Formats: sequence, C-alpha cells, structure tokens
Amino acid sequence: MTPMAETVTVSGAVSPSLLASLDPLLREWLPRQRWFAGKGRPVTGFSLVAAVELLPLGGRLGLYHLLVRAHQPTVPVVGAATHPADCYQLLIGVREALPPRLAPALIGHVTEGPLTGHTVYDALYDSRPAEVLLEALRSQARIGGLRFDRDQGREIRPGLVPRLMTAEQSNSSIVYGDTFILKLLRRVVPGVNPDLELPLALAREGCARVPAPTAWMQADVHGETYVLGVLQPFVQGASDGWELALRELAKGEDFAAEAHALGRATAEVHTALARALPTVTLGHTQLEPLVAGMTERLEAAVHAVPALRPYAAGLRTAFTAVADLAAEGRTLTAQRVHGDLHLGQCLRSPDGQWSLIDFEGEPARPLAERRMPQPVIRDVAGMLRSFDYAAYSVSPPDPEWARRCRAAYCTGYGEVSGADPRTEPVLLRAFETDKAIYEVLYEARHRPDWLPVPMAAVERYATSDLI
Ligand SMILES: Nc1ncnc2c1ncn2[C@@H]1O[C@H](COP(=O)(O)OP(=O)(O)O)[C@@H](O)[C@H]1O
Ligand SMILES: O=P(O)(O)O[C@H]1O[C@H](CO)[C@@H](O[C@H]2O[C@H](CO)[C@@H](O)[C@H](O)[C@H]2O)[C@H](O)[C@H]1O
Repeated sequence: MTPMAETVTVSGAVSPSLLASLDPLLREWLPRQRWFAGKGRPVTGFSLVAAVELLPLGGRLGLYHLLVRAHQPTVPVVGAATHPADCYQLLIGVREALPPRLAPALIGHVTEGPLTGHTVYDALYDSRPAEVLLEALRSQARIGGLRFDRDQGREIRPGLVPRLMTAEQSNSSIVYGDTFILKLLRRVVPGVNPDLELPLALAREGCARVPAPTAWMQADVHGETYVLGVLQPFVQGASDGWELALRELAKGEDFAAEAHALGRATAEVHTALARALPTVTLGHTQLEPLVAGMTERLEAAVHAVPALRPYAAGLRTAFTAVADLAAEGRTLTAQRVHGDLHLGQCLRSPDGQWSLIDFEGEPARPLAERRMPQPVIRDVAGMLRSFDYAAYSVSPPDPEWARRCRAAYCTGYGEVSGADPRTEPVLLRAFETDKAIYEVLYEARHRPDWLPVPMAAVERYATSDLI
C-alpha cells in the first residue's frame, strides 16, 4: 500500500518511497513493541513526517532516522493517546543479512521498493548506529532536520561502548560505557518535553537529586520542534526502588527507612521545582475542572474496563469530596511536578543516595496537560500507590509492609517540605484513586496479567478511606 500523503521533510538520499517498502513490515512489527502506544487498535497505514539518512546504503550498513505517523482508528477514550495518528521515532538499520546477534532486532525482509532484497532492523540494538548517535551529540551535529546539542560544561568522551537496555520501558535507552544513558523517546509530540525541561530546570537550581541532561537531540519539522532523546550521566551500580522493594518484601524485611529517605528526596525535588518554575493558586474555578477531569477519566476507564463498573459509585465519592472542599472556598498551591512518580522512577546509588528520573509524566496524557502545574500531592499519591503495588504483587499480599512504608514516606516528605501529606486526607484519597484508575487502564492495555494489582486497590478504595 502507498503511504498516506503528508508534507515530508526528507534529507540525504532518502527516497519517499522508502516507507512504502517498509509499510507491510512495520504494520506487523510496530504493534508488538512494548512502547507502541496504540495497543488494541489496528494500524491502517503510515505516513512519513521526516526522514534523514545517517549512513548511506552503499556501505555495509544503511541507517535511517524516521519520524513516522501510524494511522489507527480513533477511540474516544479520555486518558489514552488522543492523536488519531501517533508519531514514532524509528532508527532503521538496513543490511544485506542480519548477523545472529541482531536476530531480536529483526523487522523483516524487504520485497518491494528501493530496499528490495535487504533486511531491515531496529538499529538501536546495533553498536555502530548507537555510536553514530553519541558522536552526533558529542560534536553537536546538524543533520537534515536533526539537531544535537549539549551542555558546554560537560565533556563526552569519544569511543564509549554502547549497549541497549533490555528492561521493559515506555521508551528505549542505550547505556554508553556505564558513563551515560541516552533515552530515545519513541512516541514523540512537538513542543517542550518535560523529560528535558524539568531536569534542565533542576540542574540550574543545583538540585543533585536528578541526573542533569548532558546532551539532547531534537528534530525541527515544519517550524515545530520534537524532543527525541536526552543523554544524562548513568548512575553506576544503581538499583531501582521497585527491585529493592520487592527484594526486601521477599526477605520479609522492612523498607520503611528507604521509604523515609524517598519521601525526603521527593520533597527536595518539589522544593527545587517550585523555585525554578512558576507556582499558581488553584481556586474554585481551577479545582472544578480538576475534579471533572478525574471523574471523566473514571467514566472512560469504566467504559474500557467493565470490571470497574461495580466500584464506580464508591470511587466517585473521592472526587466529590474535593469538589466539596472547593465549594467551601479552599484553595490549593500548584507547581510543576514529576507527574508519574513510582518506585521504578527512583534510583538508589551504591552509597545510598536516591535520584529521581523520567519526568515525562503519564505518557498517554496530552503534553499540555503534563506540563500544567499540579498539587504536589499528585506525586506523593503516585509513590503511595507504588508501595501498595509492591505489597499486593507478592503472594500473600503484605498490607502492613505497605502501611509502614506509606507512613515513613509521608513523615520524610513532611520533614523537608514542612507539610506532611497526611494532613490532606481528602486530596490524598482523590489523587490515589485517580492513580489507581489510571493503573487499571495502563495494565489492561500493556500488561493484562498485572490487572489484579490495581483492581485490588480499586476494591478497597471504593469502600474505605486510605491512610
Ligand atoms: N541516569 C540513570 N542511571 C542509571 N540508570 C538509569 C538512568 N536513567 C534511567 N535508568 C534506567 O533506565 C530505565 C528506564 O528509564 P526511564 O527514564 O524510566 O525510561 P522510560 O520512560 O522508557 O520508562 C530506568 O528504570 C532505569 O533502570
Ligand atoms: O514506563 P513508565 O515507568 O513511565 O510508567 C508506566 O509503566 C509503569 C510500569 O512499568 C507503571 O507503574 C505501575 O507499575 C509499577 C510496577 O511495575 C508500580 O511501581 C507503579 O506504582 C504502578 O503505577 C506506570 O503507572 C506507567 O505510567
């Protein structure tokens, strides 16, 4: 099939018919990728947004950087990808034959168009393409519409050996010699990306809790800028909070001291973000849409996951309680927050220091929403849910372990910020309920086996208070 027409930026020797030859292969390959956001809806076609040749096909290996729109039927679900055609960043390698070490990267064998007879594959698995990216960042290259920039004060040594991270991720990351990690965003949208914006702002504030961006990669397409990747120092020997929590749970060990330290770290980041970027006061006019948004997300989730239906009325009471606060004239302070904070976003270095990563926000939400100031309790609720997630993902569940972690986290947070989140039980309940509903949708789409974990929370939240 011929790809749908779109104004395309093509650089180097890339022919627009390139996508036509990849089309049937991508249709099969793309929906199988963990980072594909449009799960459950067929891909009906592709259009090329931009294409840049990074290595010419004449050599042993051709390399193309593509921004490709995947067309899918639109489903009117709040909280899901709202674009009828999400744009994905692909790095396509082309070889005559694929060496066995690259077998997991296979996209397919091309049978039509300019690449006929070649094998195409996800080039992030391959060391040469990964080296090309690092070299471009190091030398601040401009290639076609691709722009590579770096913090002038930080050195990037040439020749660092790359390896693709194999962890389950929403994006793809390459580690270079245990010195840097490059996160390449997969679903990309034009505009300021909080995954670059917030760490840069925190670095300017001197906040050491977040690895500072060393270099970044962007694309300029028809007057719009897409953030494509961020290089940052790799925290060597780090364990993420989720692994650590599960390890302690398996040993029957307490995690309260770590939860306390995490509460302090979260408050430090929030304090620095409030210094770096504007804060606003939310009055009745702003709280009404906030509550309406939570209620809409619930309705949409019930539509998508009918198992939620029996709990909907009970869950809704968490949101109406916030509306009541607003009606009484309560105001709230809002500021930029992490937006999707959970144990997997917290790294502990071997010396026991915690860092927070991945400031992209909930990937399915529109960018404008992800960049809006929010009450800090939103992040706190994310972490509290995460302790609950850990405790309910083991058999038998250990609610007492979660209770101790939750209390310690709130204490630590309050020590640094001056405000213990437990003094806001109505807000906490609403944001935790909202997060649990998001998790039900997320798991239904991405990891159906995990659905019972947030569903167990939903059952409890529909009938009881949380803290
Ligand atoms: N600076 C870092 N140092 C060490 N490991 C990191 C760093 N940043 C990310 N990671 C690892 O990469 C994984 C994915 O990073 P993340 O930013 O959460 O990407 P995604 O949005 O794809 O989930 C993390 O869970 C962590 O294990
Ligand atoms: O890929 P991201 O890290 O940006 O976040 C998404 O995936 C997470 C799972 O990998 C998901 O987190 C949920 O599962 C975690 C355990 O794997 C748990 O610690 C979190 O509390 C729970 O929300 C996250 O919601 C999603 O946005």
